[in-house]
Amino acid sequence: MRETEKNKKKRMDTDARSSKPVRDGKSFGDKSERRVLKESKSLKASKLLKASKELKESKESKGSRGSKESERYQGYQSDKPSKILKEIGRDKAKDKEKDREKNKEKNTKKLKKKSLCPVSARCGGCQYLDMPYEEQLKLKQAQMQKLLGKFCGVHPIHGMENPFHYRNKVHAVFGHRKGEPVSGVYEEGTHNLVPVESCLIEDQKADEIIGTIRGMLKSFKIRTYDEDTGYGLLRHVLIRRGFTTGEILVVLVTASPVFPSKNNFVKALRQKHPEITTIVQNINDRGTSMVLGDREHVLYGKGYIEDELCGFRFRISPKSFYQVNPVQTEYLYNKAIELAGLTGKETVLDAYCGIGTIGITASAHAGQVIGVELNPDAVRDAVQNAKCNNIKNIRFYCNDATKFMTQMAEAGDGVDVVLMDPPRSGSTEEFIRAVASVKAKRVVYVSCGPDTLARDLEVFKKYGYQAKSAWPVDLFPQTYHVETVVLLSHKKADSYIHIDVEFGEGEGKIPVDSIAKRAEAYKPKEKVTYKMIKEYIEAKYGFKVHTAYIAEVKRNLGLPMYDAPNAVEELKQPRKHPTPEKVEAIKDALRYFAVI
Ligand SMILES: C[S@@+](CC[C@H](N)C(=O)[O-])C[C@H]1O[C@@H](n2cnc3c(N)ncnc32)[C@H](O)[C@@H]1O
Repeated sequence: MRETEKNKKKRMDTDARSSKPVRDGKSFGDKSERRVLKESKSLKASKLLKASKELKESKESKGSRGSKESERYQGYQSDKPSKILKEIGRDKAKDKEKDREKNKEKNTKKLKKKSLCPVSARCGGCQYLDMPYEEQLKLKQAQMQKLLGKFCGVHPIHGMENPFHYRNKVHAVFGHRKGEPVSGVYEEGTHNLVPVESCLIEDQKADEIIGTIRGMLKSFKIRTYDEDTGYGLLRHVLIRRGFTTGEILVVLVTASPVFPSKNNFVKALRQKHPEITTIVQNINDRGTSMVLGDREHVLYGKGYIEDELCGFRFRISPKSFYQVNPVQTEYLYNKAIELAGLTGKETVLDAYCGIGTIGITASAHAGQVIGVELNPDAVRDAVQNAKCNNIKNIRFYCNDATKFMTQMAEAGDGVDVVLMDPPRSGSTEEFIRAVASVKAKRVVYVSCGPDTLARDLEVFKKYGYQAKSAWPVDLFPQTYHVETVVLLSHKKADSYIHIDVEFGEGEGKIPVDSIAKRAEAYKPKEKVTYKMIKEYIEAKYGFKVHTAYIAEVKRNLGLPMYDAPNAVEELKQPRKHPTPEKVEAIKDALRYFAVI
């Protein structure tokens, strides 16, 4: 009967167990063979058979209880493995490697499963993406409490109903990989391009258009720009969508103004996406990390989009700032205007005004509004926005906010309320000092940088402004960023005494005719100087009196004396005293000036 592989193995097991070299009183063969057998489970049967045979032979020929050979055998195991053992070792290592790979795969799968976005870790833009939204809000609330709680009460953060796909502005970097065009974002802190097909916080239509552009590049022979070599044309694509109007702006950022077959490209893109309302070519030939360059050509449409916010219509050019989350922005602006407490009479300054969104929204509640903004494109938009919304009580200035405010303070101009919305880097101490100089009663500070906000609140405190309340708004769900609006007002007197006074005749009333007399009595007295006394005496008596004589008379009369800055401890000559005539003249002068 043919011996089966199973039987062979069984027999071999028994064989191996029958010869047990003993080391240190322990059954040596037991352990090592079991280990070999355990390891062999994964080996093919033939290899296993060969291995066990050789092991058995080696033990049978050399092994005896406590012999040197057994020690040598032991040595074989650790230092000099036989060919077969080497093989076993290799297989074992391979198995281990396989296990490791499997575990790695499992873990990666687990990680991938955990994150809602496949590129979340490399992109780094959505730090809180895999946290339930309620948790995100709690965390942000706690952060704001920690930062701003020492200045004022912090209201509960205003979250979003649907915290996904809220971004109306999408920016994609273009590059290539293995000859294929790719688009996405730079890996956090690097210039390594992470391909992105779609993003959970970006507008989906914008992502779709970016995908279409990427797909068109090859057929139009448009090469993406290579940062290292400087070759290629397309660097970035920027898309802006008016969520209310539906208008879409596509900005193609190119490294050179020469854009071959641009008309056909634009035509083809519009055919695929008739919803695009305008296309602009922006030329950025600089080696900086700035996305947009200075030059622009409108390839199709009006070159900007319009959107509606808080009941007003706003035009937005490619380089102008516009809040990325319009749903939350409406709440933010309405809160800012509510906190400003406008009655319709105030002069309001909208500092860092962008395209004039906050100022225009406030204009209906104010006497007049002055907007100041550094970016000329945004100021142009702001002026047009005021015209298009038929706002007559607003003016815009293109200037640095600090310079403008300082000039206002120097000119003695007054402002009742300051609305300020600086970039993430915050404002300046000079600006805040000037706010105090123009005697602004209230300041409404809108900020997307909580740290710089806290820093500026400290400076405001120094200039007499007290933070009254803080209102965090979640403008950037899935990320760690928070927008906040804070109301500050100029400190008033610490306390007041309320006194009711009744004038007229009768008990407890103050007679009207005595008021003038009393007022005279309360009038602060003119300061009587030694010079005045001397001049009086010289004019009336015809002689001069020394300052020391006047001081002596005053001292003798018990009148208050002040430190004499030129007094010396030791006099060079013995002190002289005034004659009785001079003493009388001095007393007369003191009476005349109502000192006595
Ligand atoms: C956060 S945005 C706010 C814009 C506007 N308030 C809004 O809500 O749309 C900050 C604005 O400040 C402008 N800016 C930056 N530095 C400035 C400065 N030194 N002086 C004036 N404006 C500045 C930027 O161009 C940008 O438009």
